[in-house]
Formats: sequence, structure tokens, C-alpha cells
Amino acid sequence: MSELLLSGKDVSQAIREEIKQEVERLKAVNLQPGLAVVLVGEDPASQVYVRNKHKACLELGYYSEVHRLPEDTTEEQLLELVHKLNEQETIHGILVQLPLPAQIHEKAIIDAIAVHKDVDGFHPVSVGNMVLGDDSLLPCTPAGVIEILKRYNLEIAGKHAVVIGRSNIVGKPVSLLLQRENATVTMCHSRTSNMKELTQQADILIVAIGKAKFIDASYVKPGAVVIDVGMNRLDNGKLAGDVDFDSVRELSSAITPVPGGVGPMTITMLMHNTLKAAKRIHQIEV
Ligand SMILES: NC(=O)C1=CN([C@@H]2O[C@H](COP(=O)(O)OP(=O)(O)OC[C@H]3O[C@@H](n4cnc5c(N)ncnc54)[C@H](OP(=O)(O)O)[C@@H]3O)[C@@H](O)[C@H]2O)C=CC1
Ligand SMILES: Nc1nc(=O)c2c([nH]1)NC[C@@H]1CN(c3ccc(C(=O)N[C@@H](CCC(=O)O)C(=O)O)cc3)C=[N+]21
Ligand SMILES: [Mg+2]
Repeated sequence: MSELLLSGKDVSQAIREEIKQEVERLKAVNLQPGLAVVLVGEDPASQVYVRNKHKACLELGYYSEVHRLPEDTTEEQLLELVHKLNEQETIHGILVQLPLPAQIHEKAIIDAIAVHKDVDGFHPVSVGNMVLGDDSLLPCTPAGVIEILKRYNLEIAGKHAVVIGRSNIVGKPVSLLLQRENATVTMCHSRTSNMKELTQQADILIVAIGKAKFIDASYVKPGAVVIDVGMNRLDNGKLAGDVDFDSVRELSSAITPVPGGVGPMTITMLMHNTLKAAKRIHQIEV
């Protein structure tokens, strides 16, 4: 079988061209989408992601602010910044990079972000609206997974999708969005006892575990579509997904690489959400 490589990089480029054209049109009404990214501490992986987000803003003509706060920032200090950004008119999207240092309660920070600026889609009201199927800013990685499937015209409706991982950021929301697209969804996690039996039935396999190269060919049904959300830094400095790409690729009908798969889609969906938030705040249609 000759598998199809699902390039999140290429799809992202296409979507970013569409966004650029819309940013041009918004200039006519003096609206420039603005994103604020807040990074607390020095985590090297977070530094890379934050830099990528800033670069994407510049490429698309957005206004961009990056707030770097020291590791020992208090919850009160971070809340104060969030409140300021909630009020700031040049900012339409606020993203506080996770994880946060231990002295700060993530929930307190997420709850404080204005729902209409919640471009991560992590606020409980955003999550509630997503669960209900109402309009909301969708979480970026799950939305990116759905978008890459759609852009490659891969059928979701009626398919059996198996999701490995049930985190609030990836596994749980991706399962909801797949159901919304009319897939039949099975969820697996660390307490699932017969995981291979389940994954071997998957037409679409979504992997978000956080363990490098964990899923090999023995988990995969021939012809399955495999989406690898994992992002693991190996000792040699290279990035690896949760899927053992070399083992699975021939068996699959389509598969995302790491890097160049879901990662770029996450950032592109963040740009999409920021544009959507800006238009909503200014009550601009289309
Ligand atoms: N590409 C991107 O843009 C993004 C990539 N990521 C990457 O995706 C991966 C997952 O992230 P995240 O969801 O935040 O991770 P979490 O650690 O929050 O969740 C991991 C999930 O995997 C489950 N799990 C762990 N081990 C196993 C196992 N052996 N078998 C079955 N299930 C298992 C856990 O089960 P349980 O609930 O029982 O503990 C949990 O539900 C990471 O590599 C992360 O770096 C994350 C966000 C964005
Ligand atoms: N509030 C919040 N929102 C997030 O969306 C969020 C977060 N916190 N914390 C961390 C995770 C992880 N994440 C990624 C973003 C981009 C790439 C990405 O650009 N990946 C590239 C390459 C990256 C590289 O070279 O290191 C790729 O896969 O090709 C990956 C992962 C967003 N996250
Ligand atoms: Mg996590």
C-alpha cells in the first residue's frame, strides 16, 4: 500500500494564504487582528512554541504581543496581566502558555480570560458551548486534527474513530469534534485493558499519549488513517511523535508526520481563532 503523507505544513500554508487575504480586507475597516501570548518561566519547549506563534502573527500581518514573566510570578500578578489584556482594545486573542509553574492555579487563570478572547478554547464557557455544539472558539489542536482530515477529503462520517488519550487539551475535545462530524468514537486511556483490540478496529486512529513511538504496526488496521498528535523531544534532540512512523506508514492509508503534521495546524487554528475573535468583537460578518 502506498500511504498518503498528510502534510500539516502544506495545509497550514494554504489556510494562511486565505487568512492573509482576509487580513487585507479588514484593513479597509481599520481592523488588525491582535494576539497576546503570555509565557511564565523558561521552559525551552514553550519558548519554541511561543516563538512560532509570534512568527505566524508577523507573517499574517497581525498585531502581536509576547509577555515573558519570571518563573516566580505570583497568581495575583498573572491575573492582573490577564485583566489588563481583557480590556485592551488592540488585543482580540489571549493565550497563556501551559503548563504554568506550580504556585499558579491554571484554572484560576483560564477562568479569568474573557470568553470572547479565549482563542485556546479552554475557558469552561467555551468548552460548554463546544459540548453543546453551539458556536465557540474551538481548541486549536483538536480543530487542527479535524481540518487536516477535511482538507485531504478524508471521510469522517460513519467511520470508527479511536482516540488514545483523554486530556482536556487534546483527547477529550477531539473525540467531541469527531462525533460532531458523525464518526463513531471510542476513547482509550491508561486504564483501557484491551487497547490493541480496539485500535485494530479503527478506520481513523488519533494518538495523543505523550510517549515517543509508542504505537507501532501491531495497533493499526491495514488502510487506517493515522493522526499523530504526540510531540516528544528525544535525547538526540530530535522530535518524535507517539506513533512509530517507520513501522506504521506502509500499513496506513494516510498518516501525519512529526514534525510537519498536527503541530503547524495547531498554530494555524490559533491564527484562525484570533481572526474570528477580532471579527466577532467588531461585529464584522464573514
Ligand atoms: N501537536 C500539538 O500541537 C500538540 C501536541 N501535544 C502533544 O500530545 C501529546 C499528548 O498531550 P496531552 O494530551 O496534553 O497529554 P496528557 O499527559 O495530558 O494526557 C495523556 C493521555 O494519554 C493517556 N495515556 C498515557 N499513557 C497511556 C498508555 N500507555 N496507553 C493509553 N493511554 C495512555 C493518559 O491516560 P490517563 O488519562 O488514564 O492518565 C492521558 O489521558 C504529548 O506528546 C504532547 O506534547 C499536546 C498539545 C498540542
Ligand atoms: N495555552 C496553550 N495552548 C497551546 O496550544 C499549547 C500550550 N498551551 N502548551 C503546549 C502545547 C503544545 N503546542 C504546540 C504548538 C506548536 C507546535 C509546533 O509548531 N510544532 C512543529 C515543530 C515544533 C518544533 O520544531 O519544535 C511541528 O510539529 O512541525 C507543537 C506544539 C501548543 N500547546
Ligand atoms: Mg497535559
